[in-house]
Amino acid sequence: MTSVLPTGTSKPAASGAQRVGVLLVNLGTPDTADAPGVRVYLKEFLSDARVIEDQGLVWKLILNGIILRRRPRTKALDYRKIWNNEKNESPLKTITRSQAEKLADALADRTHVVVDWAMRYGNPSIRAGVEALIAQGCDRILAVPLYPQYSASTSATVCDEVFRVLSRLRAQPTLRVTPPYYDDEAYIEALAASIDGHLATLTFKPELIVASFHGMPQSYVDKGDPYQDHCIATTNALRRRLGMDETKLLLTFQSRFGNDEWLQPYTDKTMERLAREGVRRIAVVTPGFAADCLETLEEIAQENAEIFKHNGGEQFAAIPCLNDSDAGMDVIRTLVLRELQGWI
Ligand SMILES: C=CC1=C(C)c2cc3[nH]c(cc4nc(cc5[nH]c(cc1n2)c(C)c5CCC(=O)O)C(CCC(=O)O)=C4C)c(C)c3C=C
Ligand SMILES: [Fe+2]
Ligand SMILES: [Fe+2]
Repeated sequence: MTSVLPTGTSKPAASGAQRVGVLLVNLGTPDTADAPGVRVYLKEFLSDARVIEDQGLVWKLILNGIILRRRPRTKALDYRKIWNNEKNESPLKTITRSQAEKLADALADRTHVVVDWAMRYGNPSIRAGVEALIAQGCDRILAVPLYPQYSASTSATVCDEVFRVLSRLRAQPTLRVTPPYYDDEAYIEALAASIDGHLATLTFKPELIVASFHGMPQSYVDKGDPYQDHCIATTNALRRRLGMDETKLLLTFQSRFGNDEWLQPYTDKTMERLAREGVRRIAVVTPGFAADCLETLEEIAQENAEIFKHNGGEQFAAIPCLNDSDAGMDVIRTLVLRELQGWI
């Protein structure tokens, strides 16, 4: 059996039929919806220099002295509003697991392909995922960061962690990584079908749709992160596909964190402005999230709905993420099969 031991003690991979591993990876989420659970998660997340690039002394003081003392309590309350109590886990975990299970079913006839899933922060960890695949005989691994739009703070840090795990191995598996898929036809088609499908179930006709993406500091984009360009490309492709212009399908950025300037226009300010300008009925879609999570289920569907209504809006619909829907699974399967060419 292939050993997963620190360099110097591992054995070469066993000979014989080797397998191909596919590891779906999403951002991560707390293990428990209480302050201690959220604190552990936030500490790991916000100590990543891909997320907060300046990890200097001032940041460490702010993180340990202020953020990790206050934020876990308030965020735990938010997590409790969306928690999957049946499984006692966050929706991000439930959905990512289901995506992996459905992908495994779709690839069932390729008996040498093994599918697993992991979280960049928290559990199940990337280390556990890679080790489990290797233990099952995988000498080739395809890592699938579940972010349609690339950013260093999401996609790159997944690769960093996978390589960190591999760096401890003498007998490394061969690695591939799926590229960002922000303008992939399968993805745009799935989004369009999902939007059309959900609009058809509403009891009202939205005057416009807001496409809200997770934000990031403007300075990261100024230094070369292509994330904003990818979000714009997705929105433009969706506009073309849905026959909507920029007054009917708006692009905004949510989840501002800290005091720096983040990508604009901000989602919450846009909700306020639209309602004040007389818009009464809107729908919000969140194309940057492969799975529903705190940022969509709480921040959009609850917080931003309230902002819109508080300022005079009347009807607000949050369109679910692609999740493990048939359309969503089409996207993941297409990406994975394309990247596995030559391996299966
Ligand atoms: C989908 C793309 C995401 C990008 C880009 C992103 C950048 C980014 N995020 C933070 C800070 C926080 N994000 C938080 C939650 C969170 N972020 C994403 C995705 C992206 N983040 C998801 C899917 C989630 C939800 C996870 C869940 O448990 O459901 C949080 C935690 C919540 C909170 O305390 O507000 C923080 C903090 C930064 C600083 C950043 C770019 C640099
Ligand atoms: Fe985030
Ligand atoms: Fe948020």
